[in-house]
Amino acid sequence: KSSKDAREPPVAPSRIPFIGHLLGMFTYQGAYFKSLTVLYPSWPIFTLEILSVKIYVVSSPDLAQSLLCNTKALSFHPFHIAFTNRVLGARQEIKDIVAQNGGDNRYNNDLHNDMYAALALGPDIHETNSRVVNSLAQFFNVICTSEQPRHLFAWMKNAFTLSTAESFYGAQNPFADNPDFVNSVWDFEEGLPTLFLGIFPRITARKAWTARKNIAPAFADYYDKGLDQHANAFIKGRAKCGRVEGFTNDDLGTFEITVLFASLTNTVPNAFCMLTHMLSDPTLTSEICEEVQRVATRTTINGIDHVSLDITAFNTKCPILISTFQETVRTCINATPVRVVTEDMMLKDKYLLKKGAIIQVSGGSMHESPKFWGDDVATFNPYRHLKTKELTKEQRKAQSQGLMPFGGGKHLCPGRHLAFVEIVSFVAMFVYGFEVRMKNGSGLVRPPPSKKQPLGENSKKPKFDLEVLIRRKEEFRGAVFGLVVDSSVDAKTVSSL
Ligand code: HEM
Repeated sequence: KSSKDAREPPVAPSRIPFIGHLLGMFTYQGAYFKSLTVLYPSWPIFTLEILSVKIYVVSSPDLAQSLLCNTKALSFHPFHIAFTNRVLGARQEIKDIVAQNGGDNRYNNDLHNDMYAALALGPDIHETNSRVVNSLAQFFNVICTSEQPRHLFAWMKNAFTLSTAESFYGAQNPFADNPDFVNSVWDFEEGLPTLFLGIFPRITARKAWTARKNIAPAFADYYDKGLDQHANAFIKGRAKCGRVEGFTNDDLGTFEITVLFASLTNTVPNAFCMLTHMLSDPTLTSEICEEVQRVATRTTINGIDHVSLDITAFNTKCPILISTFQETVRTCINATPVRVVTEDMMLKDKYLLKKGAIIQVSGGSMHESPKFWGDDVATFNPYRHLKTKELTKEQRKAQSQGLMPFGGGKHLCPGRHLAFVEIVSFVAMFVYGFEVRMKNGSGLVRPPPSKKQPLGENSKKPKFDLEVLIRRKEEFRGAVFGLVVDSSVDAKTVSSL
């Protein structure tokens, strides 16, 4: 019998009592909450009853923001603690530190503050951005004017993983010595839900378990050698917070896989989605190429031709590029931020939310709702977010609230600035300097359909990889590509393209 108070959000019925929604979640995974919001369009929030657990699914941006900003009655800590306990393989003393006081403790709070400061707009992120994009440029610089075959998604995973590792940890990082670790990050992500279940993980989540087992000691060794002196502020801050609590280098190594996992498993699928959509449309490709030309400079230094893109000018000079990025995160991201209700609360004086229930915000329902985006919501429209587009004030407001790729409130993704810079720089450099076609036949690149999105993953991944041929444009033969992060450097360049 339902223990529901009449003031709680309405209950979404299920054909099989008690476990129907659980089966739905297992079957449809990441798409399940969104599919329910389509069935009940007039409910901005509703309840799923699964045995003794209640889940409140939220599809209204207004209610979602209000909930995600409420740190008094809602908490993310239980998930953070469960993650540390079940997924990372940390020793008991470390689990206890993370779980102390229900998660509201010095370690978690310092880590949170330090991480947000290091990744916020300012000098620290500026340095990280500069390191990562120039490392990404090296993957372009080895491409010559004759066609080279690549599996596009795999190539991008490799480029982004190694560049991020170098930018975060310095040139002497464990990934530089063990290129196999690139796959480990993705194996870890794939096996994460099974690791989370904790049932004989060594067997049931073999690849993820092995990935974790291999990466942790390599990072312990990195800390033993003091190589973290070359790390960025984000990594240094994390290590400092751990050491204050007595973490050893082995303990620090245990946590490191989460850094790369958090920073890559969304960035790469979004970069791939943006790039393939752009390449599938020759008009769009040439429009963006023209925009990128406005931020490009070409100089000769010691007889070497340098082409650099000023990424700080993307926002002002490349409106279609930026709009395409926004359309990418709208269509590629179906995030479901999750919280636990820690005390009974009234939401907007209307809905009673009971202690112990789980909140599940359905980002996908907002991103895919015709209410916010119009009848062409299912189409990838790169011009949709142009500021010049005629929209009423209400439509503009609804769209800005309905775009929630990075969550919200206290846990709003701290890596969103970095993700933007990485994705847009990569795509801009690609379409500006290089040409690509499918390996079989001369057809245009077509974005592959998405594979089923596992529950808990934020970004949709391609169902299959694309075999392509990439070559450098003839006009850039022999040139070295780079990215300028600070526009003042631009003043030193000699000639404009
Ligand atoms: C397109 C790329 C990305 C997407 C779509 C994305 C999405 C998200 C989302 C939805 C959340 C949860 C927010 C919430 O619960 O309210 C999150 C949290 C987080 N993200 Fe990202 N993210 C991206 C890139 C990055 C990058 C590059 C980093 C690099 C450091 C990063 C680090 C984190 C961390 C550490 C958290 C947890 C924050 C906390 O616990 O308070 N993310 N991200």
